[in-house]
Amino acid sequence: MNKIIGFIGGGNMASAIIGGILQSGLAPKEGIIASDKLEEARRLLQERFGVRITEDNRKTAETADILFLAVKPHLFPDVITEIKDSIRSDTLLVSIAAGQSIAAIEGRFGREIRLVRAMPNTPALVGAAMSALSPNQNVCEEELAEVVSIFESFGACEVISETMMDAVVGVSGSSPAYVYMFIEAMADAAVADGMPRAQAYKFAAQAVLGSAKMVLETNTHPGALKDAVCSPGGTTIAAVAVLEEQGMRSAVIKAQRACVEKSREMGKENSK
Ligand SMILES: NC(=O)C1=CN([C@@H]2O[C@H](COP(=O)(O)OP(=O)(O)OC[C@H]3O[C@@H](n4cnc5c(N)ncnc54)[C@H](OP(=O)(O)O)[C@@H]3O)[C@@H](O)[C@H]2O)C=CC1
Ligand SMILES: O=C(O)[C@@H]1CCC=N1
Repeated sequence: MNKIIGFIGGGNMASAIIGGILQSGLAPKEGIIASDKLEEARRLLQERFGVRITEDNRKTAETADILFLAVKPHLFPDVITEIKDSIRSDTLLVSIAAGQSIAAIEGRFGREIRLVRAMPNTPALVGAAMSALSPNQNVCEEELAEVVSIFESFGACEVISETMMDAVVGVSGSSPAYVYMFIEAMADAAVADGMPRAQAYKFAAQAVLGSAKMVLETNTHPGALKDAVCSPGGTTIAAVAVLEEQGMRSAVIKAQRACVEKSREMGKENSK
């Protein structure tokens, strides 16, 4: 891609996307510019990826053909006020913020903008993100295809209705955190049984990776895959019985619905 990709905010999610783009070879490091108010964040981006960095959000906004808005949602009003006169009419904006609707962002710019609302996740860093995209009415098919190609450079990506965005935050934007907790818990149990910690993380994480690949690649229902692990009278069904008794499924469903509810609340708050 020979367009300049800019990032306003160079924290966890922007770093994961930048790392993913560079690793895929979609854009060279000279084709990426990022601004962050935090000196430490700029230093990390420079050291890890060698991309162009600046403290000046306006410079990033002026330079970028495709501009990612990657600051925390509550900073959108200030940041948009700062950059709105620096973008060009053909700058393609990509917001990755939770709870910032297309209408709220358009309202803050106060004029016609080309905008894609996106929800990626941090596995972008290793080329394994799941991202969702919703364009506004000013984004043409060619521009959307360009944004899809960026997100596909670091994982899977689907274009969805914006009404599904809160559900996406719960099921893929935030869910890596729940999965890491599951991996930590399995590793802790293995450590309790005497396994060295580093080895325990490897075994637990590889089991999660392999199980996810089975769901994605065999087209078999997760329940059937679970049943295939449970030998009659065996070890697995003993564990499954405890997970059911402890309410694992309902804990996950409740947690994810709290996440979605928070995303909706943030959306209401940000539309004021
Ligand atoms: N983390 C994730 O897994 C995901 C995050 N997102 C979205 O990505 C966005 C960023 O989240 P995340 O990367 O986790 O947050 P981070 O806090 O890691 O990154 C945001 C960065 O922006 C900096 N910053 C603060 N104010 C400004 C400013 N005025 N101009 C430029 N930079 C500024 C922050 O500095 P300081 O720390 O000093 O405030 C920080 O370094 C959020 O909107 C979030 O909803 C979406 C999907 C997944
Ligand atoms: O926790 C958050 O608000 C962000 C949005 C999705 C993942 N992290």
